[in-house]
Amino acid sequence: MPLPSVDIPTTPLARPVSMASATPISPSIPPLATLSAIEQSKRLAAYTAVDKHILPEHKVIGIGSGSTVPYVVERIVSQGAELNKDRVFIPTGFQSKELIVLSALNLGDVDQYPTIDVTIDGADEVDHELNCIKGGGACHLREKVLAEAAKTFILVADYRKNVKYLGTNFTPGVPIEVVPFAYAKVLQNMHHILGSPRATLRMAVAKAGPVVSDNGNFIIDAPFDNGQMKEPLGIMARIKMLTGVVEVGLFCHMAQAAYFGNQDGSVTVKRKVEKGKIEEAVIAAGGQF
Ligand SMILES: O=C(CO)[C@H](O)[C@H](O)COP(=O)(O)O
Repeated sequence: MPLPSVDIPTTPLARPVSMASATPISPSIPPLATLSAIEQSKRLAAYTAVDKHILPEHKVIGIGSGSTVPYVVERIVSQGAELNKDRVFIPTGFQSKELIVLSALNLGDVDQYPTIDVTIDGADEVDHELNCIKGGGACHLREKVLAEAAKTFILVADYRKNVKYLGTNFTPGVPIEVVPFAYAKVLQNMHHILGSPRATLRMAVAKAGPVVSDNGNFIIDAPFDNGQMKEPLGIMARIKMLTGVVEVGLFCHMAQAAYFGNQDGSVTVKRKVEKGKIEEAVIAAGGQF
């Protein structure tokens, strides 16, 4: 089915205001003309994915985490209050919950809505089979629950995330959420059993001590060599078997499509077609698929 062309406005979209504080949505989103090339690529990917996948009949929508997702929400808001008033939006963590609330969209949770029509999320890297690394923002437990709950799971990212094999540009490694008291044991397992000798506990930047996830857990980042990353499903399964691991930031065979904004204004689309085959195509700048 042809993808629609994407009309990227050159002036800021009308911004909805918070019900509580009249704070503009994502005050960090400037007009397109002032966005860096990377930010323009993220916005292009997000807008294209929303136009293609968030349709009037979709009423329960999962909203992922990261710096690309505010553009997803911005585009959904631009579909209008009439459409959005009957929808409920499910967040993957604190950041997306704030985005939903500040955009005056209806907030729900996955325990109320265990079946989601469409979830759109960012990714740290996506390979040629639509496997991805997630968890750069330490949200991958909830992100995976919302990906699994969704009838359709869609990824959005800039061109740097589009790779053949995971670990090409994203080098910190596979994010692993662990219960705090088990972190030293899991680190030891990663070093000596799982083949990731450089695995480390993720430390906070503006706080002493480790990063603590929205679920109160720690994060281990485990780099693997290129050969190992050719089989992400196997790595994911082996890590997940370790006692103390809550979730692994490898999402294997979960996404139906990934949209990558390119520097020249085109969008690369990888999508699952029949029998799990992945097809890659490019939507020309301002053009048709
Ligand atoms: O997995 C994630 C958070 O846990 C993010 O989706 C991922 O880190 C991508 O973020 P960005 O859009 O900022 O590149």
